[in-house]
Amino acid sequence: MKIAIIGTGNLGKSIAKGILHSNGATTLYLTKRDTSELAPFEKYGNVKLTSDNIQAVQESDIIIFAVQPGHLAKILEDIKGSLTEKHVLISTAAGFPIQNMEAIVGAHNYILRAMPNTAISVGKSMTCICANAPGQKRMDLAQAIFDRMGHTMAISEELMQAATVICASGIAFWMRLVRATTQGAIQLGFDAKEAQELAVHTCNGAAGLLIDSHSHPEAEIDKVTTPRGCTIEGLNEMEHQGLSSSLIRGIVASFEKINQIKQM
Ligand SMILES: NC(=O)C1=CN([C@@H]2O[C@H](COP(=O)(O)OP(=O)(O)OC[C@H]3O[C@@H](n4cnc5c(N)ncnc54)[C@H](OP(=O)(O)O)[C@@H]3O)[C@@H](O)[C@H]2O)C=CC1
Ligand SMILES: O=C(O)[C@@H]1CCC=N1
Repeated sequence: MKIAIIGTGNLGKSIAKGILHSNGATTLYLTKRDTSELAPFEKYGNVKLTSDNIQAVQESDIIIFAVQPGHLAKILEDIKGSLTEKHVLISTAAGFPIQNMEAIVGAHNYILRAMPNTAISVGKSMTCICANAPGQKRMDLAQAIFDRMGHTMAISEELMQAATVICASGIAFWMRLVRATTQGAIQLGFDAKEAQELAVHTCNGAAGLLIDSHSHPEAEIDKVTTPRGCTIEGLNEMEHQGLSSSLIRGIVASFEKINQIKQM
């Protein structure tokens, strides 16, 4: 599979690492106007670095656009003359609707949007995907690509903004929870390295319990809350201080912001 990543910045590099980690491409083109910071990828025999988006498109089948939304329209204008019926276009640009892409390159193209997160670099992304009408025929292909780098969910485009908040911004939200837990552990006596190790693996275990058993968080909470014990004491204090409420309010604030900045 010949894949091009147009715009290899934070997310593009994470996707590139994920693809290389999963042996998911025969040839991987990485584009950027200034390719100098992509030098670490030169060691891979199947990776080609270029600032020529048109060359990357012509020599690839799957084109993943990972540029800022404000750059996407111009890039689509530049490459549209090089598109053929083999090409599958997958945009990660937050808030850039499929109909805007169709208006530039034509609605007959296979056009999909994917919303991964930076955990794609370690094969653990939660990636939501939607497609235009022709692109539905390439949904299985897109899911197969992203399934190799984590978990995927096909959604309707109207939910892409919400998916961006929960999954892409969500990495930052979870990092802050892990950091806070680490700070608590340091206060209780662990050194910083130990504290982070405890926080990260407990977080991983909590997610693993839900993923493997498909149980509800409250069912798992019930198993560790001894009546009059320390867990319920801590949980109730967290809720008195607004833990759930602040998380929900933060998610809604993030969603309101993304709806203000979307390119519709
Ligand atoms: N960061 C995240 O976790 C997520 C981001 N997204 C979305 O992905 C997109 C990229 O985000 P992010 O990686 O953070 O952004 P970055 O700014 O880090 O990366 C974008 C890259 O595009 C390159 N670029 C700009 N213009 C061109 C061009 N004409 N041709 C080729 N490359 C170009 C830039 O490099 P140069 O200037 O050298 O060309 C830059 O490195 C955004 O649309 C964002 O909404 C989606 C999900 C998660
Ligand atoms: O913060 C942002 O606006 C972008 C979109 C999702 C992740 N980063």
